[in-house]
Amino acid sequence: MKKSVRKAIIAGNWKMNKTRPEAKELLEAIKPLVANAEGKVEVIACVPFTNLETAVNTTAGSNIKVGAENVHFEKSGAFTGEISADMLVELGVEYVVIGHSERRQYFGETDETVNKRTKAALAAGLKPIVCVGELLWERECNITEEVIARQIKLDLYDVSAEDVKKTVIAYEPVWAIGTGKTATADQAEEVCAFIRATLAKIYDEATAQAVTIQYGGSMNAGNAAELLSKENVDGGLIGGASLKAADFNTIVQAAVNG
Ligand SMILES: O=C[C@H](O)COP(=O)(O)O
Repeated sequence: MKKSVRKAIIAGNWKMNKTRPEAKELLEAIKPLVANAEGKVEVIACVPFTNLETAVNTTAGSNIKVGAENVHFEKSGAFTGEISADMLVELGVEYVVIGHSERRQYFGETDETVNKRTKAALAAGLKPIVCVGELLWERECNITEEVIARQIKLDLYDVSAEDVKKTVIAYEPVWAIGTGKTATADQAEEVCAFIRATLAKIYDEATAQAVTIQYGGSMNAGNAAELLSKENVDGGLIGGASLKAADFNTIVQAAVNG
């Protein structure tokens, strides 16, 4: 049993998957399975923009919270194709994934825009899930800690201690995302502990201890329990395995029992 007092957070990141009827069906299947996690583990479904309203309605009255997969940093204006934080709040969305490596890799997301989106989300009352992680060659060059420290410092620039406690950090080694190559539990723990130490340097130890740090990258029903048993791994951001109710529930139950 872990000593940590932080409540685990298990979030599915559906990415660009599921139509509205499919989203409803998946959430209806997940709801009864994870009901026992209430009060023990925060369960979140981060879904495409088109599914947000369906997700909010389908999960109403349950212990599943809804998150978006991105948010723009301006309040409104000529930003074709973008969605503001106020628009998400108005729908009943509570969380938002920011700076996922797929946004960084395919859509030009930078630490500067991650920082702006994070601050805009917090200002609107959303809880950001800020993603950081090293590329394979950065790990091979032994600069993982430098990469992660830089991302944490830049992504959280000018975010207050009070606000960072509402922020979830997701450590997602890019080489482990969707590849089936999971970081070992020791590798995940090492970097999550490093993130907490970095937060302690920027803020203070008590603040760092209050921040939830997730692991993401091929977390699945078979490896979740070991990953989640680590002291500084407070939850998971799950891609592929979050699209199957039984697998997602196995991960949630691993957190409940951790
Ligand atoms: O946001 C989730 C991560 O990108 C992990 O995705 P994955 O579980 O499919 O590897």
